[in-house]
Amino acid sequence: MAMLEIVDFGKRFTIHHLGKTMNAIQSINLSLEAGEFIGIVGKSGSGKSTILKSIYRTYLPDEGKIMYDSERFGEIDLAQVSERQMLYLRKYEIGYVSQFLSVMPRTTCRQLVTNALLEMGESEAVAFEEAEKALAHFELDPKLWDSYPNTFSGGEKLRLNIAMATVKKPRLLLLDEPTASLDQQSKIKVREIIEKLKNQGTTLVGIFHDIEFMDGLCDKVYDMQKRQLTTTKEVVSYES
Ligand SMILES: Nc1ncnc2c1ncn2[C@@H]1O[C@H](COP(=O)(O)OP(=O)(O)OP(=O)(O)O)[C@@H](O)[C@H]1O
Repeated sequence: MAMLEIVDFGKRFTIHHLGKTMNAIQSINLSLEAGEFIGIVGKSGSGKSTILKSIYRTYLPDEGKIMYDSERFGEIDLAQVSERQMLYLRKYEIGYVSQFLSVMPRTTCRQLVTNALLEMGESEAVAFEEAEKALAHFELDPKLWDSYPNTFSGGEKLRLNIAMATVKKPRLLLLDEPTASLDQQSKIKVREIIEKLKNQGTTLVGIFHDIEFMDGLCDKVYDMQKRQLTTTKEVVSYES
């Protein structure tokens, strides 16, 4: 089977204070083979993040299936798996990067990246070394390594977020605008890591506002308006 197959997916939200239920998205069908990178494009509010959050099960899907080919559990529907299975998948198989850093308080930047590796079963020596390599790659100033990230700038938080997710070399990586507040140099660093992971077989789904960043990186682009797969070239000409 495909690594990920989204079938007739839909999500509603209940706005309690208005006593209303609203359809966020409906009728999403999307399939990715192992090692593929699909970018999602569409206007603001079209439901791009909702798709990623539903794959990661931050949101529970209301309609359809999200079939994932797990190394540990085989073919499973992420809309149906238990919380326990989902915790396992988040730890070992599925990574998620958003613009927002949400981490354990009073944990240093270095500890956060090291812990990501330790919880996957790496030895302390390897975890420590790989964590330093990742922090250096994303050009986080060594002076920050032993500080708490609550005082980091937006771009520093984002680079730490990406380091924590990518150091684990997940099978499936979900990227929700991982380059949003980054300068060109940092964007290139993110691109290098994505290329490296892709070469190592990671399957990726990403949202980027910067379509040029996706060109040559994504294998296909899912267009929320057309509800179909297309190429970055077509999207660039369609947007301009
Ligand atoms: N937790 C939530 N509660 C209520 N409504 C929500 C929630 N999350 C998303 N929505 C709504 O679902 C719709 C899709 O939101 P989503 O964040 O997925 O869009 P998006 O395409 O990622 O937008 P953007 O490009 O602006 O980030 C929006 O109308 C949004 O208001």
